[in-house]
Amino acid sequence: MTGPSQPTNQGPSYLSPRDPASYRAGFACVVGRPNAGKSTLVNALVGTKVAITSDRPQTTRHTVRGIVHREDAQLVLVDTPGLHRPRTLLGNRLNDLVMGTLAEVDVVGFCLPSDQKIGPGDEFIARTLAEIRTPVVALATKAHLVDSKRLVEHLIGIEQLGDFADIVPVSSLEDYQVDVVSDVLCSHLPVSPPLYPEGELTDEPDRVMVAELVREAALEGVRDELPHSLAVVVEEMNERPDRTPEQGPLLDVHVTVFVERQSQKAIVIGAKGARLRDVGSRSREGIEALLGTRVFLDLHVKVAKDWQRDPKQLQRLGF
Ligand SMILES: Nc1nc2c(ncn2[C@@H]2O[C@H](COP(=O)(O)OP(=O)(O)OP(=O)(O)O)[C@@H](O)[C@H]2O)c(=O)[nH]1
Repeated sequence: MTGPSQPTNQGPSYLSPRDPASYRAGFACVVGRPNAGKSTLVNALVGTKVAITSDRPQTTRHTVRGIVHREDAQLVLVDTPGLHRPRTLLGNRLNDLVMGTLAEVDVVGFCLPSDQKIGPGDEFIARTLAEIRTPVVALATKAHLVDSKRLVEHLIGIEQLGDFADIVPVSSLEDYQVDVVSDVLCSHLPVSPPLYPEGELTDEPDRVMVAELVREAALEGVRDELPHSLAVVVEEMNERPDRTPEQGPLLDVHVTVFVERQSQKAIVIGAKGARLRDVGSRSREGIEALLGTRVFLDLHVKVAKDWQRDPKQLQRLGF
């Protein structure tokens, strides 16, 4: 969580790769339709919780990097918001971001959930990936959720979908073939010294992680249309002054949850504010665990009308 946020190619030898002549390092990007298992896979590869997962689609709005440190390679994973067809201005911006990322990385992992039939969303992504020169490894995610007959059917479907460098079935939660995915992705990286110091797991700023934790809590158990209408901004994070040593440090965190309509505000807040209190206490626990300090969380819900379509609002919300 701490340390330099820029990759460094020089400086002290954080790592002592066994054989510099064969040590590989580079970037991989994980794409796939919403809910395809991208974040879960990144977490499994890195071995710690870096991206936020939830049962709701499109929870990953920001590019989150996880870094896999191996004896023979360093794999910097860029988790994307999910490549999907642009519907709103926000969608367009996300897709620009995704396309830029795809062209820059060394290898792309394309997640296709085994428990779902290959559909128009996957075909759209496959066509997009066919336009870039980056090698693409197809990943049949959530393989343990289906029987072998269905898995074979799925693998055949994937083969017909595009020209992939490899196809690997994987179950991130069940720890099936996660190491194979790591091997295959690393095999596409260039020979290079490590790009980041050892021990660095993500260079995502704390604020973004905090916002994602609040967003995850605010989305829990609410209607399907709400995810698209919800943005979280961390307004301020300050250590409270004048704390005695007995009291210990306390971090004041001020967060605004933006929704598009008054009716959505009511959903987030709940009857007599009960739901918001619950969201607050759950996200506070997550933030305390993330930052390793006690936290006072000040949570507000505001209506920013049609923020998804308004460029000024988008800029303000950090997109
Ligand atoms: N059993 C099982 N469930 C999985 C596996 N991978 C993902 N899931 C579940 O599938 C759901 C979606 O996974 P995510 O990793 O959040 O999917 P995502 O592609 O990052 O989703 P977005 O951020 O919405 O684009 C979550 O409820 C996960 O727990 C797996 O290997 N096995």
